[in-house]
Amino acid sequence: MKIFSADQIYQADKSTIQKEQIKSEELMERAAAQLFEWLHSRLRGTQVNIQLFCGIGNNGGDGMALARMLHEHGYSIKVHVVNYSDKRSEDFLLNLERLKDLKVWPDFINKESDLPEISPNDIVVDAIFGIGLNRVPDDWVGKLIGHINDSRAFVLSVDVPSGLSVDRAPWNTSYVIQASYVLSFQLPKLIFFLPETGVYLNQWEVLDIGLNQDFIANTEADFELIGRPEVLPMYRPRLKFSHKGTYGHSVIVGGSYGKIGAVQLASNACLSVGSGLVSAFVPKCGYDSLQTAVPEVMVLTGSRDKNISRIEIPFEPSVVGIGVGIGQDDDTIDAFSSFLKKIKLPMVIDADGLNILSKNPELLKDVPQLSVLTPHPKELERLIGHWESDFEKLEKAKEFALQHNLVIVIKGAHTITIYNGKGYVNTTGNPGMATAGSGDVLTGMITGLMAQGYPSVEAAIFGVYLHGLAGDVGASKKGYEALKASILVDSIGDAYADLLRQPEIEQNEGN
Ligand SMILES: NC(=O)C1=CN([C@@H]2O[C@H](COP(=O)(O)OP(=O)(O)OC[C@H]3O[C@@H](n4cnc5c(N)ncnc54)[C@H](O)[C@@H]3O)[C@@H](O)[C@H]2O)[C@@H](O)CC1
Ligand SMILES: [K+]
Repeated sequence: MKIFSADQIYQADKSTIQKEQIKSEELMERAAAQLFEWLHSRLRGTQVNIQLFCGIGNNGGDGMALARMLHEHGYSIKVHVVNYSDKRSEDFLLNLERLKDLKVWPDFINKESDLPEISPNDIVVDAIFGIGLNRVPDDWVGKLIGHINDSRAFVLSVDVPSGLSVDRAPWNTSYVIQASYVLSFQLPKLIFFLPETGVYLNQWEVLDIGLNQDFIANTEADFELIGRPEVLPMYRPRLKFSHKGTYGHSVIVGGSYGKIGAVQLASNACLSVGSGLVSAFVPKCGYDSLQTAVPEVMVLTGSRDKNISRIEIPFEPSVVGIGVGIGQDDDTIDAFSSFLKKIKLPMVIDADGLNILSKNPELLKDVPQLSVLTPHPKELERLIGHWESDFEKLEKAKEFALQHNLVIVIKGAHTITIYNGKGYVNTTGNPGMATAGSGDVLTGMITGLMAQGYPSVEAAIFGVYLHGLAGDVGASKKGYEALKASILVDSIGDAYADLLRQPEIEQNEGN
């Protein structure tokens, strides 16, 4: 699903109004009807106090129209107009009048007003600001927002939590609504997925308000949300008349004394994702444990016992994944840099492989184009420098990826894969995956997918999705806390099965 900027959403809005020859108030009516249906289908007439806080723009207009519909269906409502400006939008005014026609009289909150009482049992509808927010809310509006947050009521935000801008970090973090649920129009917003702004909402859902599909299809978005529909077409089925050579020979290079487990996890994941053959290149101390732990993996060793000092692979690998547990000894750095000079195929670089690059930026020119870098935020910062906000982080990462023609996988709650000026936001995974070795598994998976012929960017997007799905499958059996990286590896098969399961309708048709 595409993720649009605020400008693009306004354009979609405009193009729908033009192409379908409808009025903007009709679009608002559609939006409000969807909001109403959502609430009504859950409340089914339950008598609970619904307090609607409406701004004076179109977000407030949505709230006003929703209030009318709730009132018409017998719900007990209280409508507050948060009167932060005298520039009221036309559609807001129209819906205010429609509400008054039903003899519902909102109270107007301004700078001087007392804060309304909100019980924890109330439902709050937050329609104060939408995507039009373009500066910090006034202090009194910020205080009202804080008051709503303190109420412990269920807060349903219309489109976005009020106080969040769609395209930048919040001006004042205490002037943002903490939404229990966000009902967002047509397309999800990038802020739902960034660590800095995603913390302001618990759950979100998109409501289809029928914005023009041609416009959406023909407009290039900077970000895309990656779910099952995006990932399924990337899947490369295994062929009947194939052999292990068809699916590539991966090599995982890494490990040092006490960190051989990283290579074990990565190479096991690489095999489990479907690489035909997997070899591991480790220091001598890793030989016995690797051969025992993962018998399917072939093991090559360097000349040293405790760290890698020279990397020599006696065959032409399909792909190399390098860096997990490798350490940063001087001779390891030398080995890494001379290996970079030899290798021409795109590779996967993780962990200390990335740290070595950060400390020796002159090596970047030797990294094969279309290689996949998988940094967590700290490793990314070392690589691209400090950022002030998540938005700046993404811009810098895009620039860096473009400059070196690389794929960058920014790991996090919603891992974002950056390539060629675009960001692909992952939707699978859970907090249980914040555990030792989880990243090593991802490195192995992306390497194994590239070995099978997935192009780098698809290997990254698909691998990140499948890795998260393996985490979700694993957590459904073990819970978050007990989810270990080895369980992620063991869950890769179930994750594939989950991804490839037939939709229920098709299954029934076959019966
Ligand atoms: N674009 C769409 O597809 C649709 C949008 N709709 C609604 O329209 C919303 C956008 O409406 P608006 O553009 O009117 O904007 P908002 O309702 O988000 O904001 C109201 C206005 O207040 C002003 N403003 C911004 N920051 C302020 C601040 N800190 N203090 C005081 N005033 C401030 C701006 O001029 C802004 O236009 C969406 O979020 C959505 O809820 C819906 O009606 C349905 C269709
Ligand atoms: K809102």
